[in-house]
Amino acid sequence: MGRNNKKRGGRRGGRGGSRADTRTDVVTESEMFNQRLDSYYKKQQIIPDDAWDEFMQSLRRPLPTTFRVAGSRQTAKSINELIQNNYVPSLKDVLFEGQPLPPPEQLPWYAYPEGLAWQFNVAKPVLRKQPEFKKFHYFLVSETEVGNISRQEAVSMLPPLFLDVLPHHKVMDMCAAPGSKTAQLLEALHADDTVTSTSVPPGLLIANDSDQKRTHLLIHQSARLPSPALMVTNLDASIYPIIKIGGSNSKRHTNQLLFDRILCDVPCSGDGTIRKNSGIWRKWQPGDGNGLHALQVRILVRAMRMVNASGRIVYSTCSLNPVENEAVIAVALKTYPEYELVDVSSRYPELRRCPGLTSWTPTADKTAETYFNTYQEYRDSLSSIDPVKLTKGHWPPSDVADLNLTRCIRIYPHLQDTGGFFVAVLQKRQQGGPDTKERKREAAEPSDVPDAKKPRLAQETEGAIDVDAQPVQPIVAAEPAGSETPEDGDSKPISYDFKENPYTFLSSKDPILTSCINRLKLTDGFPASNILVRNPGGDAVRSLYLTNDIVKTIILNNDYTRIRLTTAGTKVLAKQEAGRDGDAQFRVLGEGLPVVLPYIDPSTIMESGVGTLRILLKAYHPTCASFEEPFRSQIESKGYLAGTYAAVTLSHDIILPIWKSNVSISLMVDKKAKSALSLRLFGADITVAGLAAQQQKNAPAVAVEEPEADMEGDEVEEVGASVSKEEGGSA
Ligand SMILES: C[S@@+](CC[C@H](N)C(=O)[O-])C[C@H]1O[C@@H](n2cnc3c(N)ncnc32)[C@H](O)[C@@H]1O
Repeated sequence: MGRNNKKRGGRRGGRGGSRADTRTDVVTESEMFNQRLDSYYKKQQIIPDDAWDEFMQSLRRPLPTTFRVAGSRQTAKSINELIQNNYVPSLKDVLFEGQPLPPPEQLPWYAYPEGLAWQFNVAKPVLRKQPEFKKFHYFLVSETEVGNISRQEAVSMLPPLFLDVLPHHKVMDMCAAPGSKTAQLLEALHADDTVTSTSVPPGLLIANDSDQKRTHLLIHQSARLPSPALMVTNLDASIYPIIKIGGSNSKRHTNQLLFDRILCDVPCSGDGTIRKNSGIWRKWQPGDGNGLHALQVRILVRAMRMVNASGRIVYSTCSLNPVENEAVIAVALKTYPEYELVDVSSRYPELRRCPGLTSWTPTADKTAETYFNTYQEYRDSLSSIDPVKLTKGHWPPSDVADLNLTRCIRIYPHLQDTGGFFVAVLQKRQQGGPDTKERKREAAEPSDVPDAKKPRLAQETEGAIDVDAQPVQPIVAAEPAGSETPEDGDSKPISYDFKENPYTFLSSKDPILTSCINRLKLTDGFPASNILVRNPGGDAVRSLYLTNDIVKTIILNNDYTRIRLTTAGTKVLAKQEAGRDGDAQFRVLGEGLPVVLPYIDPSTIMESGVGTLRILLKAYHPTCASFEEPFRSQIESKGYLAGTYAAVTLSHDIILPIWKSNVSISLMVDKKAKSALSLRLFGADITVAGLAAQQQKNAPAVAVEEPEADMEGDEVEEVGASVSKEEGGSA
């Protein structure tokens, strides 16, 4: 690629707020060179000499747009078919300014769930101007807004795939925000969902992030797949406290919750994202990765103490730097030798990858000119006043060959036109591996476990973690002094700036809840004892949340302020003020309906034709007189509208909540969901909001509402800790 002076906007560099935060940077293509990066990675020999130029050129090319069809498996399947059968054919043989445009393609390696990941490579002006692509773009944006499509970098889809989550698994996502991988994990937990209803998985997903603002972004993202099995916590993952689960009424008999699956998608320098964060070109220096190594080790080592005997951990970064990758894995394996790297070379055969490195040479020199072959050499070079910046763990250990580091996966941009990425899969040796006494004890009696904020160290072991010798953690979310989480359940709760409302489970005999269940005609199986409220008084005032059993057990056995529990379960019912009888009534929320649907009395569901749905979409509160008989009189005792709508674009099973007042009937789903439904069913946005937008912008009838976001800027960024969609960032 020729280096012209075209400007490319750098968005963010560094995952999770590393020091290479380059949000405001704009670099010209001629500036896409960094001597330090060049010498450092040449020295590490990450790429064979004959592929170096191809690798460097690929780093300078913009990244193709990739997205994943998300949501429950059945819905995803029909949306995917829609793309495949409807949009892709219309995007073949399309010309723009005389040039042919490539249609979207499925990512060949994203085999399961089959073919749900896509990539296309057309420039923004094409999406805005070429009519077929413009229509496709509107469709993508609209489905993204309701959570059926997730804009996600191709390589970022990998870690959840390797984690192999099943609906009964207890899963922890240690560094989860903004939540693109959390969404994938949730989808796997909800593999048994149907098109219209959400299953209540027996398993659990705790999504954690140390950055409070980003935790809220995480909640917003995961609301797209409402789950009674989700908890969000806001803690430093490297000192994640023990979660207790109850065995009996007595606190003394609680056990530690051990996880089946843990994802450590750790904060990193993020140089693998250089294709979209071009500011990294200017700022990159080896200190970024060096400084993150300690925190990365601590997070992984903490995960190793929280997984059960047959459990699995996936460690990932979007960095190419061995100090953040293989070096971290090596320290962790030496700290807990009962773990091994899993050979995943036969998984996803279409995925082009390189093996992990077995040798690398760190530098403490900002200019990346001086290297030391061993830690000792480095120590000897320091004058007595120089601070020690690097640890032994930055270097490969002497027995590196025994660690099977080649089982790690390195993805380079030139292999299949993606970002750069690193993945390692770890599990305990199945037989004959050493087992530590403290692990057995940890599983059995949590209150005896050594202080979790300082994992038991094997300081005498070469390369094993030595927390005290690590450099200061550069980006741990600032916790107020003294905010350590006590291990002892009897200690007083510490809540500092944690201002969340308490979590109170209603009695299943609670009069408001009982009346709500009766009015809504929910069936006997409705899990009333798993309904919780979030307000200081613990009453059914406004919103009712549903959790599954394990989430309930965790809430009952842990101080929510100690685990900084930010949300749990999913909101299913909300109070509708000024009901028809003058008193407030609870109604099922649009987003809660899939969860409640299995408990809804079928007599309250009314089949309707597409004409009725059209009327409901076209006006906010169409009058009763707008509807034909017998619908008008039959709707009196119904609360939901159902139909299999063989519409313009796909055959679609739908059940929607409705609300009838004395004079009107309304569809109780939000504006964006209405627009997406309209676009999907009628090929146009016929909603009030859509028509208003059309009038305002004089847009073509096909896609009346000019979407606020676009697929270029719509990806929820995994990098940078501080900008969220809500804050108006270009995420
Ligand atoms: C690479 S991003 C995670 C991306 C996320 N897994 C996804 O797929 O959307 C790293 C995250 O780690 C968080 N983080 C940084 N230090 C942390 C710590 N000590 N404990 C937990 N999270 C941390 C950052 O706030 C950031 O959200």
